Amino acid sequence: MQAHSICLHSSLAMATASRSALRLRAADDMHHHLRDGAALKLTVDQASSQFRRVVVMPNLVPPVTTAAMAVAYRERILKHVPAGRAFEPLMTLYMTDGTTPETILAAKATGVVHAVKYYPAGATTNSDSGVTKIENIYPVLETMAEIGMPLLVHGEVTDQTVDIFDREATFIETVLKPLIQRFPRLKLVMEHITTADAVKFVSEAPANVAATITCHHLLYNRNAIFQGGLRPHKYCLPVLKRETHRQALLGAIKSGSPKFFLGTDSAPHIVEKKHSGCGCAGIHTAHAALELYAEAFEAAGCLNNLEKFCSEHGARFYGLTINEGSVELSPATWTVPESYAFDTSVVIPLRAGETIAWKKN
Ligand SMILES: NC(=O)N[C@@H](CC(=O)O)C(=O)O
Ligand SMILES: [Zn+2]
Ligand SMILES: [Zn+2]
Repeated sequence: MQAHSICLHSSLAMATASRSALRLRAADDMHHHLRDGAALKLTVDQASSQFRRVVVMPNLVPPVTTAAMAVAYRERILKHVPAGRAFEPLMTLYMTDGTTPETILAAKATGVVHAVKYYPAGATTNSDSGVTKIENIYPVLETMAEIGMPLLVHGEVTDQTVDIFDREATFIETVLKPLIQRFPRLKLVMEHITTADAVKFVSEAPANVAATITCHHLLYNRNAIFQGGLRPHKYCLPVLKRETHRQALLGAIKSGSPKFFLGTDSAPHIVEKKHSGCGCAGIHTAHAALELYAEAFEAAGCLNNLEKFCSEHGARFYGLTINEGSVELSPATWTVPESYAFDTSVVIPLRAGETIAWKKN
C-alpha cells in the first residue's frame, strides 16, 4: 500500500512539474473553413485569436473559383478582423473541371492566393462543383508544378461502393500514387489525413509531398462517433478511423517530420444542419485549436514537437516567412461553452460543456 501511494504521489508530482506554461511562436493553420456572410463574425474572431495566418478553404456556395472571387472574399474576411490583431488570410482557389492554366496564373498574380484545392466531386461538404476526373486537370497541374503553387487534396474516392473507412487508402493507390509519378515536382498537401496508409504514403514520398493533421483525428478514434448514442458533433470527413490509425497519426507527430503540419479543418455548421436526419460533416475546433493540439501532443509525450508543427513546418512548405511574435498556453482547465452564436443560429464546438486541460492566455 505504502509503496503504491508513494509511486502515485511521485508520478502526480512529475505530471504537475512538466505542465508549465507553453510559449509558442505565433501559429499558422493550413486548413480552415471561415465560411462567409454573417458566419465571419465568429469564425474570423476565433481564427485570428488562435492563429496569425490561416489557409482559407474555398468551398463556399458558389465556390471560390477565380482570382477576383478570392480577392473579394479576402476583403470580406479582413473587415471582420478585430482592431489591433495581426491576421492574414491565405486564400485558395477551388479547382473545377473548368479551371485553366490561365486561372492559376491570374490567381498567382494577385499575391494573395497561395494554393488550389482539389475536391473530388461529391466527396464532402460543398464539393459538387469539384473535379470529376483527375485527367481533366492535367494541364492545370503542369502549370502549378512550374510555378510552385501547392495542390491541396481532399483525399477520398467518391465511389459509393468503396467502404467509407477505406476511401482514403483507396484514393492513395488509385489517384495519388499515379499523380506524384506523373507530376514529380508538384507541391501536394494531403489534407486532414486519417490513416496509417496516409502516414506511410506521405513519409515515403519526396519532400514536395506533405500532409495536414487535425486535432480531432489526433484525439479521437471512431468509437467517439457512437459513444452512448450517435454523436453528430464528432462526425466529419474523412470520418474518424479505428485506434490503430490514430496511433499512426501520433507516430507522425512524434517523428517531428517537417512533412506533417497543423491544419484544423475547423468546419462549423449551424446546429440545425448537424441535428438532422441527414447531418452535415464538419467539426468546429477554432475556439480552442491550439489547446486541443497541446492536449494531443502532451498525451503522446511529444510537447517538444508542438511548436514546429504549429508554427514552422507549414510555413516552410508553403514558402512563407516564419511568424514573429508568440502565443502562450497555460496548463489551466476550463469548460467549453455549450454553443457559440454563429451565422443564423449557433454552432456546437468540440468539447461543448466539457473541459480542456490547456488555456490560451
Ligand atoms: N471536414 C468536413 O467534414 N467538412 C468540411 C469539408 C472538408 O474539409 O472536407 C466542411 O466544409 O464542412
Ligand atoms: Zn476535406
Ligand atoms: Zn476542410
